[in-house]
Amino acid sequence: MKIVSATQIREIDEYTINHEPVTSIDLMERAATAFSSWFMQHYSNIKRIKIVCGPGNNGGDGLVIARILYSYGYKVEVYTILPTAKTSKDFDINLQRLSSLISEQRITPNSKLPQFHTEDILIDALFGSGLNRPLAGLAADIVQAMNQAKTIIAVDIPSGLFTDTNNSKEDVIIKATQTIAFQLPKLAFMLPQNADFIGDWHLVDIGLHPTAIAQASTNYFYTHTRKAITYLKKRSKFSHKGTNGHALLIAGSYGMMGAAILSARACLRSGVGKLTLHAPKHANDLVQSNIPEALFSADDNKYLSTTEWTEDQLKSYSAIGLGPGLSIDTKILSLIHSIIEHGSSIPLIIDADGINNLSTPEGRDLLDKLPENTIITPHPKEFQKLLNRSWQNDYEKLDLLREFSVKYQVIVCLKGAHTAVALPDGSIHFNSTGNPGMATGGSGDVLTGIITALLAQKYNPAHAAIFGVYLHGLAGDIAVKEKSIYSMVASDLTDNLPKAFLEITALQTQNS
Ligand SMILES: NC(=O)C1=CN([C@@H]2O[C@H](COP(=O)(O)OP(=O)(O)OC[C@H]3O[C@@H](n4cnc5c(N)ncnc54)[C@H](O)[C@@H]3O)[C@@H](O)[C@H]2O)[C@@H](O)CC1
Ligand SMILES: Nc1ncnc2c1ncn2[C@@H]1O[C@H](COP(=O)(O)OP(=O)(O)O)[C@@H](O)[C@H]1O
Ligand SMILES: [K+]
Repeated sequence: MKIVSATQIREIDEYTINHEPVTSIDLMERAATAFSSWFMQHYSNIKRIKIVCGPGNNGGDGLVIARILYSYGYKVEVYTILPTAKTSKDFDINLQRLSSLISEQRITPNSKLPQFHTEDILIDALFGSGLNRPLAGLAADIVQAMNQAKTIIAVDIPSGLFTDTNNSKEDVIIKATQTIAFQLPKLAFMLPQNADFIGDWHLVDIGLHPTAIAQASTNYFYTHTRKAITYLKKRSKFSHKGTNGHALLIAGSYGMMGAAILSARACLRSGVGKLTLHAPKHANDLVQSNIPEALFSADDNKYLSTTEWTEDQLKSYSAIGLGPGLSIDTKILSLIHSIIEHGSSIPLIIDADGINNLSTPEGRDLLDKLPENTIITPHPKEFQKLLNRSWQNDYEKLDLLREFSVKYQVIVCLKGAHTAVALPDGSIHFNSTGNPGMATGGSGDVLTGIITALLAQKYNPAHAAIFGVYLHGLAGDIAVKEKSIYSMVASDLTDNLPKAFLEITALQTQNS
């Protein structure tokens, strides 16, 4: 699913109006109806609501929502906030349509500000994607007053928040409990810095013209379920372990074998034909008893010491995963060097201490040599170290992410809520699955195992990264229903991979 800019949203709206064709007032009616259906499903037991409408089309939506909710028996109070006399045409028409049912409370710069209370349920239809400057004056005052309420449902986007550019820390913005956006997600929704404003967000379809969406060019995508399920490869009846790939996982060290085991178990649960775990020899019994399905390749030392791999040793592997539970030790750079040299055609994913080693001055010299489409999976701190710099805000972080991925022609999965997968072509794909229960030690190791398995099965690296991240989050979303965000541990993700695969295959069947 595309994530488009505020300008493109306007263009898509216009194209829909001209080519469907549908009048703009009817498109507004459709948008407000979609919002209201969602609202009535989720707030069926409350009766009194306050709707705050601005002067443009977001405000127009609010006026239609007021009319619809009134017709369903809600007690509706409507505030129209008019910083100037200028209003949009569709606002005017809908104010007229509402006037016989409800009288609005009009607030201009000379009016006394309304008071809102903690228990009020507010609908925020002040400004939408047409916002072109930070809120000030009356608009800012009203938002501050509205933020007293505990429950605010934003129409399309919280008022005061820009759709696709940075707000400064001082900007006054609605703190919504929920945001109901029209059809396409906004870039602002993907960024941690905006979490307090957006709350939980949901999309409602308003029938925008598919051609207009197809024609909009963008670097940003949202991996929604409909797309993600297309990535899962069908398995042939005649497949055997030889056709499903042989993964080599180089992971673990003295005191950190848990990471290796988590990664190996996830790899095996993600469809790999065979797995060899290369780890310190002391872990042999642990690995053999905990993961009987894995082959064990022993390293002579407590920490990784086998740094030289020959072409002959590597040639039987169809993917290599490297990093979980290693250590920051220059030997790891020699290892990466050796793999690049002798196994450059084998798909590679580098995580955790593998990335930390690339962040050293000598490691950075290796970045240029990473084979094209190597996958790295840093969390933000690891990414900062890798860049050797920080960022001012999340938009800058995305620019740095894209630059890095394009410059080194590698795939970067920047982990977190809505993990961003940056591809060498400059595109960034945000994930739709996952939850805060996954913010627990070892979740990242599980992801490495999953992606290694997909690479071994010859998923193209971009698909392995995007789909692996999706699958990992889906397993988390299934796990959380039973374990809660508080009690979840990384193994719960692996334990729920089978259900995640079942869910995806069922959806594939439904859609075929
Ligand atoms: N036909 C359409 O274009 C549709 C638009 N829809 C709604 O329309 C919204 C966009 O509407 P508009 O483009 O009218 O814009 P808004 O309603 O977001 O803003 C209204 C106007 O306020 C002014 N403004 C911007 N920033 C301001 C600020 N900081 N202080 C004071 N005034 C400011 C601008 O001149 C802007 O045109 C969407 O978010 C969505 O809710 C939906 O009804 C779907 C259909
Ligand atoms: N709030 C969250 N919402 C969704 N996913 C999350 C959240 N927090 C963490 N995750 C996911 O959990 C994983 C954590 O990985 P990482 O930080 O490397 O942990 P570790 O090193 O302990 O394994 C990542 O895949 C990340 O995307
Ligand atoms: K709004």
